[in-house]
Amino acid sequence: MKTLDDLLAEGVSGRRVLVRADLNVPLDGGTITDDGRIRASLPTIGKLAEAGARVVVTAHLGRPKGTPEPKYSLAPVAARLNELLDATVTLADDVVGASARSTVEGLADGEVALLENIRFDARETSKDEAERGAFARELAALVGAGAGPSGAVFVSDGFGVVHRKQASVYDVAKLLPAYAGGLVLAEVEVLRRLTGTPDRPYVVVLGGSKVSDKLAVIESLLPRVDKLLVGGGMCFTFMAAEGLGVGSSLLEGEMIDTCKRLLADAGEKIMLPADVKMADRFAADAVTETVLVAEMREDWMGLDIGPITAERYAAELADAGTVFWNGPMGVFEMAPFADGTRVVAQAIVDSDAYSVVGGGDSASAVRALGLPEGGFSHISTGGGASLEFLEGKDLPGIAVLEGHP
Ligand SMILES: Nc1ncnc2c1ncn2[C@@H]1O[C@H](COP(=O)(O)OP(=O)(O)O)[C@@H](O)[C@H]1O
Ligand SMILES: O=C(OP(=O)(O)O)[C@H](O)COP(=O)(O)O
Repeated sequence: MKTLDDLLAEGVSGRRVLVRADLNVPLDGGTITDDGRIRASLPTIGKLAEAGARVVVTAHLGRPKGTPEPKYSLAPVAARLNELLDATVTLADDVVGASARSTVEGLADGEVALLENIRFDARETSKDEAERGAFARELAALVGAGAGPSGAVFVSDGFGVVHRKQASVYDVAKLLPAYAGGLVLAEVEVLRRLTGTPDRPYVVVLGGSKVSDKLAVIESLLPRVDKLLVGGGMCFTFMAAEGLGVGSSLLEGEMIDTCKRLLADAGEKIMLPADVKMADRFAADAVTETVLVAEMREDWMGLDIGPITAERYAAELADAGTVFWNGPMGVFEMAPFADGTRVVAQAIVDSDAYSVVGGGDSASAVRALGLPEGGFSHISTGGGASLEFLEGKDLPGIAVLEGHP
C-alpha cells in the first residue's frame, strides 16, 4: 500500500490531490457540536497544502437522499476547516458541476477546495457498479486524471468510511494513483492490536442508532469476544426477539429473527438491559420514567439504559482486559438520557483495560460528557469501520489501496 509519505517524497507541488476525508460531524442546526473528525483530518490536508499541492477534499455529511439538501451542506465544515487550517479553503456549491470545476481550476499551489456533500449525488452510494464508476470518472476528471509524476492522485484519509463501497472511497481509487492517508494508516495500526491476541476478558459495548448496520456485524464478532454489552438503540430489537414489548423505541423488525438466533447461539455472552429510561416523546423536556424491561410502556420510547443496567455493565468493564466501545448507550445529546453513556464510559476510563472507542458520536460523547480523552487507549474516528475491521473483514476502501479490490 502506497502511503502519504511516499507521495510527499515523490513531490506534490503544483499537483492536484483528491483527498477523501470523513468530515461527518454532529451538528445542532448549523453549529458543529464536535469538530473531532475535522481535527483528525487536518494533518493530512495540512501536509499536502504545505507541500504545495492543490488539494481537493471530498466528504459527506449525514445521509441525504442523493439530492442537494441545505441542512446537509458542508458550509459549516468549510468554515471550521478555514479556521483550523493554515491554508485558504473554498467550498464549491456542487459536487462535480460547474462550481466544482471552476473552484478546482482556480486553486493555487497550497490552496484547498472542498466539494459539496458527495452524497448530494445519488451515484456516490449506488449499488450499481456502472453508475458508481461513471461518477468516479467525473471525480477523477475534475482533478485531471493525467498519469506520471506531475499527474493528479488520490489520498484516502476518511477512515470512518473505508467500510463503504462507495464511489469516492472505492471506485475512484482504481482510476487515480491511490495512497493511504495518515489517519487511515494510524487507525489501522491501532486496531490491528485488537485483531491479534487481545488481553482477556475482551468486552465489546455496542449501542447507537445504526441498528441494522451493526447487528450484521455481531455474528462474526461474537466468537472473538467474551462479552457483548448491548445498549442504545441497538437493544430493543434483541428485546423484541425475547418477546418483550418495546413501545415506540427504535426497532429493526426485519432483524428480530437474526437477534433470536444470535441470542440462542451466544448463551451468556450477550448482555441486555434489565431496565430502561423511557420518554413520552423524543425531546429533552419529555416526561420520563425508568422501568424494568418487562414493564416498558406501549406508547413511550426507550432513550437510555437504566441505572441497574449501567451498573451491571460497569461491573463487567471493571475486570476487562480489552474493551471496544461503539455507540452511545442513550440519546446523550439530551441531558436526561446521558447517564447510561456516562456511567459506562467512566467505567472504561476507570478500568485497566486496553480500550478503544470508535464512532463519530461515541467520540463526541466522550468529549461532551467531560470524560478525559486520555482515559482511553485510542479514540477512533470510525464506528462502523472499526467494527467491521475487528470482524476481520477486508474493508473495500483499504483493499482497493492494497491493490486487491
Ligand atoms: N435508545 C436510543 N434511541 C434512539 N437513538 C439513540 C438511542 N441511544 C442512542 N441513540 C443515538 O445514537 C446516535 C449514535 O449512533 P451511531 O451513529 O450508531 O454511533 P457512532 O457515531 O458512535 O458510531 C446518537 O446520536 C444517539 O442519540
Ligand atoms: O459517521 C460515520 O460512521 P459511524 O457512525 O459508524 O462512526 C461515518 O461518517 C460513515 O457514515 P455512514 O454510516 O452514513 O456511511
